[in-house]
Amino acid sequence: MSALTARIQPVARMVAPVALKALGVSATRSFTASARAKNKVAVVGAAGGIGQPMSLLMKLSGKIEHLSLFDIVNTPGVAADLSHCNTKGKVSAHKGPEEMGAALDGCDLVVIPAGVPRKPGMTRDDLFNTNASIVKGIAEQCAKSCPNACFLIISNPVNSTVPIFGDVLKTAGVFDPRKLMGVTMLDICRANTFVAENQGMDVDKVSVDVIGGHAGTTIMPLLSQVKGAKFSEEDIKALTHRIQFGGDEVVKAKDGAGSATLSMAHAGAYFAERVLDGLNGATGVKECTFVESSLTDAPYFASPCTLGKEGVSEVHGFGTLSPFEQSLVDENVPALIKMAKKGTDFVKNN
Ligand SMILES: NC(=O)c1ccc[n+]([C@@H]2O[C@H](COP(=O)([O-])OP(=O)(O)OC[C@H]3O[C@@H](n4cnc5c(N)ncnc54)[C@H](O)[C@@H]3O)[C@@H](O)[C@H]2O)c1
Ligand SMILES: O=C(O)C[C@H](O)C(=O)O
Repeated sequence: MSALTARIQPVARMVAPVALKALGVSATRSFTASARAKNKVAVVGAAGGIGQPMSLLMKLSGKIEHLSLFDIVNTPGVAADLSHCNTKGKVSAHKGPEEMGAALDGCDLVVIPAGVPRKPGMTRDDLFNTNASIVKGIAEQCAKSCPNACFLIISNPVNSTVPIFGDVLKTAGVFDPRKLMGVTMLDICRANTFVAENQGMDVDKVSVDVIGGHAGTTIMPLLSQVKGAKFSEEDIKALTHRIQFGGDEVVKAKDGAGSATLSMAHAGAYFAERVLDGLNGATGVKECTFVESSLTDAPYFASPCTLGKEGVSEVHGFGTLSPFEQSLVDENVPALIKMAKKGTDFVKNN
């Protein structure tokens, strides 16, 4: 099975039973390891633009025994609505800071899309002032309620919020580098989509690794390593730029109504499922994610990682880079160091 088919199939499995049901056909689901295991997964920010559709995809998967929805608003309605979907797994609602502990208690996995999104003209770093304290507060509660869970951080700016989360866990003495991951999956989804369009390839057969971080030029697709593709110099420059600034395309098109939510829900639910597969003993689960790393001088860096029973079991290197890709890494590592320091300084000073 190609890497891309392996990536797509779980999502197809999420959607297929629903589509078949709509046609009145009863579907036999084929489950991976995570289907059989007991698990509790929390979504923090569950009532938001990403949180709602991502929770729906997770509920439709039938693979989560207990889906725990937390937000500061509206979770009872979201949970009541989702709980009517006739797929396996219970849904619980938790609203407001006083219910956050119960939402997180006993979780194996916590997925965090809490925080404000961009408007046109903003960078992700412009969200720092608001989202840094939101993420810090969530990390503090996670350290108390579910210190052994895997934490998937979606809230922007990821290049700073992941170091914030990590430093809160370190201060509490519960940091495990294998269990903290910044979600960069949407960059891979975009890269696969744009490369398939450019090359006239079947999108199911395209697999692009994207390394570095999740903001502008720190997003670095390794187009020189894409199997079966032939790019001109112009293609490489244009595609790299489009992948790096794909988020801006959505922010501009939404015209003040927020940033990517539906594609992020797809990317987040898919990545969460891959982490659950690893936790539940599946082998050969490999995805790019933003983790504590010694591959470069940046303390956190996204690269292909194997996902196993304790989270990230191996941080892989990124292979031989083209001169263009090497220049991107050289130029962007200082920016990643700076954004990580901004996060860790915030924890030190607040
Ligand atoms: N990593 C990525 O690739 C990626 C992609 C898209 C968006 N994002 C980021 O995800 C975040 C959420 O985006 P969105 O469009 O869903 O925003 P949104 O405003 O629609 O939803 C955010 C939700 O977070 C909730 N929230 C705020 N403070 C909270 C707290 N302390 N605890 C729990 N919930 C809290 C809000 O009530 C809201 O429901 C933004 O920071 C955005 O930039 C990241
Ligand atoms: O662009 C944004 O602000 C949201 C997200 O990081 C994205 O890449 O779509």
